[in-house]
Amino acid sequence: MNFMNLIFFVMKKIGILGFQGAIIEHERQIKAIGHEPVIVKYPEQLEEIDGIILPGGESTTMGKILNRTGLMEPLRGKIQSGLPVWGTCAGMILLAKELVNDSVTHLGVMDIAVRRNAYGSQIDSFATKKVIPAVDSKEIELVFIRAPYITSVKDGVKILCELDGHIVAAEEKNMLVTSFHPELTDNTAFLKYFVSKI
Ligand SMILES: NC(=O)CC[C@H](N)C(=O)O
Repeated sequence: MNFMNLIFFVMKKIGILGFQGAIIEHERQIKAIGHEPVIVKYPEQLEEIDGIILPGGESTTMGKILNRTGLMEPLRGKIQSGLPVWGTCAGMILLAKELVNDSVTHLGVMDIAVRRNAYGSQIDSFATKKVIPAVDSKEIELVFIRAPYITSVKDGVKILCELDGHIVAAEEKNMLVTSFHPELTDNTAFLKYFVSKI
């Protein structure tokens, strides 16, 4: 960190939805760039965070737990009133207003249509590299695990990355989504991009 960054560095409290999935991986990256992770399980915790990550995992399970714990409504309300949120993989599914191959939606706040398990069962995990200009000028490793992709977006959604004609990263106002898992690599560029929006 250079001197100017040190002067202007403000530590942020970054929540991670803490029920299931890639929680410790996000926690590790948040600490690595000098911010404070908060594992969120209760509605009151939404008051103390500057942004929240919805991790990869299993979206149906996370949706059920969000409902059972009473976190679904307050989390939706916070996001709708501007809380910065980044959904990775299952997190993208939780945020989508439409799931093209599922009748149930969850938070349903982002104007994207998403296909779950879009890469099928045979090649359901793979990694590739790509430059995402809005995020970093260098190549980023993209890790896909039983990943969804976005099949269509409405006005107001900015596409950040496409792979083989499918949308795998996008943003709309305070909401950012990725099909892939930057937290499973050593590259913190995507996390820094999210923090820059807080
Ligand atoms: N790595 C992931 O988050 C996979 C998402 C999972 N396939 C789901 O539908 O929830």
